[in-house]
Formats: sequence, structure tokens, C-alpha cells
Amino acid sequence: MAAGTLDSWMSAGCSGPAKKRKSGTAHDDPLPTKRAKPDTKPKPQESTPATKSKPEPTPLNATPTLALKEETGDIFAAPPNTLLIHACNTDGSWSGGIAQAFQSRYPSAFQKYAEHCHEIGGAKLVGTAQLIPPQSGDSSKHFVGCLFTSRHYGRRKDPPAKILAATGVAMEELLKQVKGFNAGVGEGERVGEVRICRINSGLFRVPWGKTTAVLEGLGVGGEDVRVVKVVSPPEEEE
Ligand SMILES: Nc1ncnc2c1ncn2[C@@H]1O[C@H](COP(=O)(O)OP(=O)(O)OC[C@H]2O[C@H](OP(=O)(O)O)[C@H](O)[C@@H]2O)[C@@H](O)[C@H]1O
Repeated sequence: MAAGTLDSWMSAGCSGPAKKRKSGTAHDDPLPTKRAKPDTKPKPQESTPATKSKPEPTPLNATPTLALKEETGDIFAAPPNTLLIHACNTDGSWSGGIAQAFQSRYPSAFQKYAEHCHEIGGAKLVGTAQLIPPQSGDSSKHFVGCLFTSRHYGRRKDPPAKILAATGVAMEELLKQVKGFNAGVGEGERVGEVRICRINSGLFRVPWGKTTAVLEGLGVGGEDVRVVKVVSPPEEEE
């Protein structure tokens, strides 16, 4: 299922949500199905009846998109219930880059991730996400969000276009998982702040600006999460 979703997302140009794109990009939406209702109301002060051929302007904020707020600091120095997001391979390895730091801080979350990879594994996981709630054995009460953006790691990592396509659908899925999780627990247990590192830009070698464009193109109209903090160490400041 994930592969089909990913393929359709890629064929849509890898620059925003594929299936659920609403009215954010007017130029490639020639059939405004949402406005299919016949307009029976008389239009006051319509001077030229021939205005039908004129495209209706897309209302501002019709589809809110994900906002990224860049900050410098330590992503892990976060309040309880913060969700920390990073990019993962599907091989069950957090052995390099920031993933290694996740493994040492959240060994129980790592176990959940590794089990998930071994149970499902392979191509089926690419373009999906895993929300891991705080685990009692871990050092901080943080959620870990895994975006499966490449099947493998190292020299066998996926090419950038595929990683970017997987990133969009994986993030959409993660936001849905957050909404589902929040709906089932009390206020004190819900996901609070959401943080992400500059995913894909290190070992996966995808320029951060390309990932930013994908994430900022995601529609978040129905989601609990609309803002994500991008927290980077000082040496990455631009
Ligand atoms: N300790 C630290 N504290 C704070 N920020 C740190 C940091 N270390 C690195 N960063 C920054 O965090 C961003 C992402 O860079 P990364 O290279 O981590 O990840 P990526 O998303 O490109 O690639 C994912 C694959 O890397 C991993 O390692 P393995 O393949 O398992 O070996 C995974 O498992 C995946 O497979 C960049 O801004 C880094 O500067």
C-alpha cells in the first residue's frame, strides 16, 4: 500500500501532497470539484454575465500548509511530551548521525523501531511513519517520530527524488498518527511541541532546502499539528 501511495505521490511531481491536495495550487487544478454545486443565488451587482470564463480566485488560507520554524539549539532539550522527528531507513538501524543519538537516549524506542522494521520491513515501509510514544525505560518523556524516507542506508540509500517523495507521504502519515493518538488519550498524555532535525540533509545527502519545500507543501487543514520547530546545532546556522 505504501509503495502505491509513494508512486502516485512521485508521479505528481514530488513537490507537495498528491492525493489530498485541495485548493492550494490553483494552476494544476483545472476541475474545481469542490465548487460543483450550481450557483443558484442571484449575484448582486454582477455587471458582466460573461464572467463565467474567469477563474475564481483561490481564497487565501483555503488549505493551511505546514509551517516550519527554524531554531538553533539542542533538539533533545525539549519539554516532556515533545515529539522528536528524524529520518530512518527500513533496515532497523540507527547507527549513524542523529539516529545514533536517538538510540543512546531512547533505547526502548529504538527496540520498537527495530521490531517494526523486522515485522514489516523492506519496500513496504518506505513512505510510512512510526509514532513511538514515550517509553518508560528511556531517559526523557519524549515521543519519537520515525519517517521512513529511504529503504536502506549508506551507499545503498535511495536517490534524492525518491527520498523526497517518501518524505512527503511519511510526514502526512505521521501527522495522522499524532491526531489518532491524541484523540485516544487524556490531555497530559498528548503530543505537545513538535521538533524535527534537518532530516535527509546529513547521511542521506539531500539538500535541506528540498526537504523544506516538500514539508511546507503539506496540507494540514485537518491535523492537530500545524507548526514544527526545526532545531539544528549552532554549527549548522546559515
Ligand atoms: N548528534 C546530533 N545532534 C543534533 N543534530 C545532529 C546530530 N547528528 C547529526 N545531526 C544533524 O541531524 C540532521 C540529519 O542528519 P543525519 O545524518 O543524522 O540523518 P539523515 O536524515 O540525512 O539520514 C538518515 C540516516 O542516517 C542515520 O544513520 P544510519 O544510516 O543508520 O547510519 C539514520 O539511521 C538514517 O539511515 C543533520 O542536520 C545533521 O547535521
